[in-house]
Amino acid sequence: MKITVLGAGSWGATLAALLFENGNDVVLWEFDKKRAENLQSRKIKPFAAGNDLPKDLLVTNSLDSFKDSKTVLFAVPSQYMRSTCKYLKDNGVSLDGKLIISATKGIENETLLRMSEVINEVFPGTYKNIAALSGPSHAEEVCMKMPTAVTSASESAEAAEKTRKLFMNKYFRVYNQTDIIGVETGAALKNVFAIASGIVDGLNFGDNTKAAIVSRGLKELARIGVALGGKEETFYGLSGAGDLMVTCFSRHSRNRAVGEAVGKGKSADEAEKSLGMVAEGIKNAISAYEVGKKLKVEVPIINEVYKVLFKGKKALDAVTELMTRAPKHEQE
Ligand SMILES: NC(=O)c1ccc[n+]([C@@H]2O[C@H](COP(=O)([O-])OP(=O)(O)OC[C@H]3O[C@@H](n4cnc5c(N)ncnc54)[C@H](O)[C@@H]3O)[C@@H](O)[C@H]2O)c1
Ligand SMILES: O=P(O)(O)OC[C@H](O)CO
Repeated sequence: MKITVLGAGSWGATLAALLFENGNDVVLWEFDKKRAENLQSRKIKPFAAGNDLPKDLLVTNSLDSFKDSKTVLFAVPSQYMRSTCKYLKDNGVSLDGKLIISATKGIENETLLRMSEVINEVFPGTYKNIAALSGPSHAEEVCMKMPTAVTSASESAEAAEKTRKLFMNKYFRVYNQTDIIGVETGAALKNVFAIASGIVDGLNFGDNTKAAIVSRGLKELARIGVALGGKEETFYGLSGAGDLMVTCFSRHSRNRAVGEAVGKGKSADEAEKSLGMVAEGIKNAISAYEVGKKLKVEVPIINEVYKVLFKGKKALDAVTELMTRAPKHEQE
């Protein structure tokens, strides 16, 4: 099967290598020509773990591979999903009849659309062919072939199943399901709670505080997800609770790291610049805050993260605010 993977960052490169090793003909497309050349000549490595791409995996900035690719995998950061789709369309690429997989985690600012909805807006009529691949999966561990389980979700059970078959191997276990709304919403929102969890680390609070963020964060995530049309059970699975846990606790998480820097007093901007990689939770905190407001859903942690990142609120004041809210029943 010929597959084009868009985005040669950590995740795109990791998934391209996995698909290649699963026996597919894979082309890895990178928007930055210089980076594409350096990756193709193997001058630079895409993985934090220090291993290299398979020898015969082609990295390119050209769109030639699209014509005969039956599958297209998006692994670009969410803020570039629309511009990447438009670039493809403007250059005559059609996604008609192709299996489209999105491994990108995010909700677009302003439109508040999920990634599959953004793809479908630029390429109308493709929604049924889109599957979201998501779950607790840090590139640093997948590229070292550490056992990992994720989920493949599409409105079309056939697209979810085709996606599962492409990726599944002895270290990458893929479940499938049809709740793409729940899976994409969980993927985007967990990053905001990972920032909150990092803030807890930056403030030198302990495991109790972090567990409170994870469990009350899961509640907020499920409230928004259900209001958007997702199924509650999805939020307690791999793409919800699973990804929330890994991102809030992992030493690899960029979102947690950004939160830690903010907890130590850096601004969101400074924290992101010093990271040098994408932390989706920063931009997604805006979307999460706006979605909560629009749907009139109670999301106190999201609201406080938003205020700390964008309104100059002190991290410690945000924690105090959360702890001293009016008492309430846990299940409300
Ligand atoms: N890294 C992980 O462990 C991991 C795991 C699961 C999901 N994801 C998701 O995958 C997506 C990509 O993350 P990543 O870790 O690969 O990011 P990254 O920071 O490693 O790479 C960013 C990529 O974006 C590209 N890029 C920069 N500007 C661009 C533009 N204007 N247009 C198109 N591409 C541009 C860069 O060239 C690079 O290829 C995110 O949504 C992330 O949440 C990442
Ligand atoms: O490193 P993070 O925080 O972007 O998280 C990466 C993945 O989403 C973990 O599943």
